[in-house]
Amino acid sequence: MGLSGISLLTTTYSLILQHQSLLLCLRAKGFGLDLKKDMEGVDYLSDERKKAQFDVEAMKIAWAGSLEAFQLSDRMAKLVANDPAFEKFTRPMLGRKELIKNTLRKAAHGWKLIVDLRLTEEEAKWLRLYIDEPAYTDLHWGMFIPAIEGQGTEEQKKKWLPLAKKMQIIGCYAQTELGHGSNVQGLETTATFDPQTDEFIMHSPTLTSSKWWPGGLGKASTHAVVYARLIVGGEFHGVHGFIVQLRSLDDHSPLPGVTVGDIGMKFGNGAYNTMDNGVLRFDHVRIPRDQMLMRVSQVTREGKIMQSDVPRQLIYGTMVYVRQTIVADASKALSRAVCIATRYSAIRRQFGSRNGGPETQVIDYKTQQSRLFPLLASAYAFRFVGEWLKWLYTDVKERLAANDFSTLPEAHACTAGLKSLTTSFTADGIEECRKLCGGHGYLVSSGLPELFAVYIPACTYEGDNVVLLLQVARFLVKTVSELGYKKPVGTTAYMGRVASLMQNNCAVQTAEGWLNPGAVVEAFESRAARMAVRCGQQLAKYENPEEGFAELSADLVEASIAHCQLIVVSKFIEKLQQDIPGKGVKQTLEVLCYVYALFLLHKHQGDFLATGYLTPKQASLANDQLRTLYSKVRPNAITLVDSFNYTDHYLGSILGRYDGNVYPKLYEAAWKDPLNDSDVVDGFYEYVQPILKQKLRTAKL
Ligand SMILES: CCCCCCCC/C=C\CCCCCCCCCC(=O)SCCNC(=O)CCNC(=O)[C@H](O)C(C)(C)COP(=O)(O)OP(=O)(O)OC[C@H]1O[C@@H](n2cnc3c(N)ncnc32)[C@H](O)[C@@H]1OP(=O)(O)O
Ligand SMILES: Cc1cc2nc3c(=O)[nH]c(=O)nc-3n(C[C@H](O)[C@H](O)[C@H](O)COP(=O)(O)OP(=O)(O)OC[C@H]3O[C@@H](n4cnc5c(N)ncnc54)[C@H](O)[C@@H]3O)c2cc1C
Repeated sequence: MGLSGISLLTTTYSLILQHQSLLLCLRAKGFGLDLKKDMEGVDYLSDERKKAQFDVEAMKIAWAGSLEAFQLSDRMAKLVANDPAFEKFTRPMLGRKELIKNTLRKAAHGWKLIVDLRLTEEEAKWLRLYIDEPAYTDLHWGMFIPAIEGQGTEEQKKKWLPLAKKMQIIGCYAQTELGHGSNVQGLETTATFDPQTDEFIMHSPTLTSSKWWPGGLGKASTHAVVYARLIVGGEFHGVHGFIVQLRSLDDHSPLPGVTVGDIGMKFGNGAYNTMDNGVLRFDHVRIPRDQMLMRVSQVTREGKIMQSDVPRQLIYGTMVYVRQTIVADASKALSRAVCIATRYSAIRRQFGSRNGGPETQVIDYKTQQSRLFPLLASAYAFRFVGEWLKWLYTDVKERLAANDFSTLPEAHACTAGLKSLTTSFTADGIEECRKLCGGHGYLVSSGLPELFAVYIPACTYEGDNVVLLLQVARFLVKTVSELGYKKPVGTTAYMGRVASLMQNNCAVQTAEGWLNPGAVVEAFESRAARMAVRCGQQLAKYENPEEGFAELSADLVEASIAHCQLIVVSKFIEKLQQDIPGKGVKQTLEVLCYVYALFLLHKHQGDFLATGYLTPKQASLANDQLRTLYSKVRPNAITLVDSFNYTDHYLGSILGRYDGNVYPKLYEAAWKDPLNDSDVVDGFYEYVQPILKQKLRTAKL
């Protein structure tokens, strides 16, 4: 290395020393330099932590939901973090086969822990979360078992659930096909009843009927809940779920008539490629009649279709359950990205140095705050709306068990809408966190590229986000059209006050006036009601409602977003009306709640202005208040992300390390890259040296 290289390095290191004054001796491998090494065990963020204006331990409990939930999650996080079998830093460098084998190994080790330590289902769920590697087990526990629980008869549950829960069979959820995903009624796989043998014949009549995408199907599953067109007596009777064995329980080979495999590599390194999303075709595969999930409809021995008093929509019930869990996961993924970006923003310094003093921490730039703090506030908002949605789902489940189906449409609209809202925002938020970390955010060791790659399909799976918002729109349009004779309840109760929401305008006169939950909720209610009513009025102009719906669908999607944002804002405010113990905890959450609401109001001010609820002056006052709120978040930023209680293992990020010891660890990690195993790159003699040594014939070059 030449002198200029060495002086560049020395300058870099003097900068590091300037930023983190406790570096003592770093060995620069490959450069023959003996540089100073950092002091392990030093907390570079301790000054930040001293600024906290609230009780961090109490905030951890508020985030977890209860002391018991906190302790359980903390125990599982540490169990995983302290077990070398769950190492994950090499994951992005593994080839596909190694990657899948590694995932199978981790899943087996996880299962061994679950059995040996006799973990409860709740503990096992957290254990899988902290193992932090998408695997067939997600679909087995997250969809296969819930599908049987929700759509199976008591007899079917008795037969299949013990096998599945002991993992004596492995299942997946095979709904989507090559040709159809969103349009479930358009699925082509057939299940034809044969009264001679009392069996269903599962068949894939076309290429496009091949099942395509189911997670765990490609290589792991022995069974699947397969969604297919029920054909009895030559007639189509809707799409239903069937339990089908795919592979031998002895040697795992596909059963006769079953063609099954993996669909190939997906976006990103490591990331979702640990999952064996699969393709499946049936060639007249026979299954016993009692393997059709029969809670909704039954096929008798004689080939008669019997409808129970359960609505047909219950066939979609597993999706309601999973969408609810996806909302909870959104807060986890967003909080994780925000934790990384916040800690790094406090470590990173750029510009502003005077007289050789330290430069400005980038977290102190107002632009950084205006991008980062709304994401932090959203992580908390999604956490609380997720908690509420879990309650709503549990309530619906209990009602369904008692044959009360009245709240199913609202549960469907809420889970579909909030799944869409939270996953779209989180996917964008993770990418924003990468940008907030500047160049280093693009390194795999920042943890952000893999998190992004794993997360973005959440905008598509379990229902494309636009398709789901259109479902919310149908629910809203129906609610508006029934206003004259039916009192709206639940999350649409505000529509009952539609006359005043259409007439009254915002009364806020000062920036402080926005620090009022009533004013905030009314603003969001008025915007949502006015947008829904406007869509209803527009739709009424069309003779054919379906044609009108299609024509206005972009506006309908915006009205749905307004309705869903209202739900998140009001559930955050409702949460703050509860008792939240701990010094300063409630006050700090109040600040975040206002940040969330006023950030949305600022971002969507076009809606609030166009519907005539706000004046430009009032919108501008909201923005003034937002700036003040950012200053209130600033001293608490690091401890607010500490309150997520994430281990360094789970975060998987050098930039987000708890101790903030970023630069030495980034430097160290670079040297662990296999490319740095040798000084001279493999291929040099074949491909580089000949160029260097070439004798040029054209003098001009
Ligand atoms: C750094 C590394 C980090 C690692 C991190 C690791 C952590 C782990 C990470 C990830 C693991 C996560 C695991 C997640 C796994 C992914 C799982 C994905 C699984 C899937 O995708 S399964 C397939 C899902 N498919 C869909 O969602 C299809 C979407 N389509 C539909 O839902 C419907 O078909 C439709 C609603 C769009 C259909 O519309 P339409 O044709 O109009 O519908 P109809 O059939 O006619 O029925 C309309 C009628 O039914 C009502 N309704 C519709 N859906 C439901 C429902 N779900 N529940 C109740 N009711 C419903 C609808 O309102 C209509 O009612 P009405 O007639 O108006 O009264
Ligand atoms: C990582 C991953 C895992 C998955 N896991 C599973 C699994 O385990 N089991 C399973 O069965 N499936 C699974 N899926 C499939 C998934 O559920 C579907 O991909 C999803 O439901 C979207 O359907 P689609 O692919 O048909 O999209 P399409 O419907 O083809 O969407 C394409 C575009 O068309 C638009 N569009 C479609 N319909 C309308 C409409 N009516 N109005 C306006 N716009 C519309 C969409 O907004 C989108 O922009 C998985 C998918 C992924 C990516």
